[in-house]
Amino acid sequence: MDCVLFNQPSVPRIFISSNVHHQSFGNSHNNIVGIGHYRKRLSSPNLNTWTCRAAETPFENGSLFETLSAEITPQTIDFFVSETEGDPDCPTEGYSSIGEALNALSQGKFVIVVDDESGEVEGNLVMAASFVSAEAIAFMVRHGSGIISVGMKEEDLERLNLPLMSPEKENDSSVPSFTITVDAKKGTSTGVSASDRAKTVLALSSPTSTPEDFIRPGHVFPLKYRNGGVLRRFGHTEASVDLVASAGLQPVSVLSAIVDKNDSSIASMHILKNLALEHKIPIVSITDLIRYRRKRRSS
Ligand SMILES: O=C(CO)[C@H](O)[C@H](O)COP(=O)(O)O
Repeated sequence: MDCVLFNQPSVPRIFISSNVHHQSFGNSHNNIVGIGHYRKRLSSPNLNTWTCRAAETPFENGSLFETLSAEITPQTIDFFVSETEGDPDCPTEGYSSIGEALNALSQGKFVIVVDDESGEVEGNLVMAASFVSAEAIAFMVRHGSGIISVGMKEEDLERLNLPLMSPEKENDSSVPSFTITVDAKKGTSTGVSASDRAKTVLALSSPTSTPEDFIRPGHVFPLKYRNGGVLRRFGHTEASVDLVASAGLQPVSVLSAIVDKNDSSIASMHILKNLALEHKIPIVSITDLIRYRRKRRSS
């Protein structure tokens, strides 16, 4: 069966697809009412929607979703990560601790961030944007999709006058929020070389940059971080900015999806772990980061 019954008092009778990613769900008023999973959009445009479904028989009002009488509390905005899983600072087996990742990031090194082992895994190479170099971009291009993204907070995107590419999708958490693309104006040539892209990433990370410092369109893809980070959205964008900020650095990340060298498909867990081992890169899971952040928020 592709569904499980989410037996939670505030979210009655909602089925959630398995083999999927953690996510919270909202009612028709856009309030977050429950926690569950979603299938990541990948192979089909039809997957660009939540796979949270109501019971097979419609509710009395004929709606797909029942009207919820439960009180919406700030608690429900969080993803469900069991507190019975032990010490939130202890990594899931096979992963590095969040502490190790923060240590690497604060030294200008890479970490690999993995979204979910049970679903369609995607691992991203992540670094603090303020530490990027031409060598680091070359490494990301060698092992990644070739697309270099920069996770940025809303206030920085506004300061740099970088609007979303598809503003109509802003509230759709199942898709990343790309802004228009950019190249740094100063010191770049075509914008696509590793050295040009490093200059662009550095300019995006600088708190003193202004809109005039960039050419639009370009070869670097800023991504808008959703406020609340991984406690709000289970994405590499949010995880990368949360990690960099937790390392005490300017909250701007650089990230790229890791792919299989043979066919450029998304890298399997096996490939991600080998890459981590070969290059001594900490590999962390977003679920562990959620537990880490939740522990610190409540203490
Ligand atoms: O490829 C990527 C960056 O180049 C990222 O994996 C992706 O765009 C970020 O997506 P999300 O926040 O939805 O995990």
